Amino acid sequence: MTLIKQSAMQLQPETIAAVTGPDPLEYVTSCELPMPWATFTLHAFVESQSGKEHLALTLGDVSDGRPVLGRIHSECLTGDALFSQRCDCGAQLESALRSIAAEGRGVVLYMRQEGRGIGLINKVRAYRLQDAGADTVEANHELGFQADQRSYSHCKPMLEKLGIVSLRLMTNNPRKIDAVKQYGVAVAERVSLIVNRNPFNRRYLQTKASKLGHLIPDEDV
Ligand SMILES: Nc1nc2c(ncn2[C@@H]2O[C@H](COP(=O)(O)OP(=O)(O)OP(=O)(O)O)[C@@H](O)[C@H]2O)c(=O)[nH]1
Ligand SMILES: [Zn+2]
Repeated sequence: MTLIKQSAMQLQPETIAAVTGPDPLEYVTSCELPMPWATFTLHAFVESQSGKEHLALTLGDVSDGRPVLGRIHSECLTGDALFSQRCDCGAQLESALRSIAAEGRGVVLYMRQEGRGIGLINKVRAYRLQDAGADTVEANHELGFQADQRSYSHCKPMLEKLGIVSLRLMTNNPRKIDAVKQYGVAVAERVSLIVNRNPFNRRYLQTKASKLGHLIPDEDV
């Protein structure tokens, strides 16, 4: 395994008010983050009013104007940190980081919108309803939420702060591409990110494809 080590990107703390509207986003600081595949730079952002914290991981020179291999990842504590097999999030995150390390250049925005925006506790409630037979969309509706409550309004200012002009976005979700484009993020290309089909997430992947429009070929669910 080649461990890529690059010097951390140096950026100044800044409140990025103009582009984010009522809840300005602050760029706080950065540090090196050695990971199994490369040493990334970890950038810390915070929403001024809500206090919600978001992260970005960069590798290499992402501010040279060329499209950057990138992932806009929504927090999934159960999948990203606890190895849950109910979804594909943890495997997608790892795969994205590996691909970026292989290219020596890229970005992950780690957005703290757990449970497609309903929060961790409500996601556990939704999982319980799924244990009783609901699918992921029905469970959200039963709890009084929309199927997907995420907002991508902070992505553009985060990318701008990092000097990133456009993305080669790793995702299977066309609605995510439309949503980030609405906020001015340029997506030069979609890069498919299909990983970790298993008996526990089969129905989740099927529902994502049939009800949420994800581009997952039949043979992968
Ligand atoms: N409410 C709810 N959220 C879930 C469930 N399973 C995963 N999530 C959350 O869904 C988010 C990930 O969304 P996905 O729809 O899996 O994928 P995506 O980010 O839209 O699309 P990709 O870019 O292709 O990964 C994370 O915030 C997870 O915590 C579930 O059953 N219910
Ligand atoms: Zn997940």
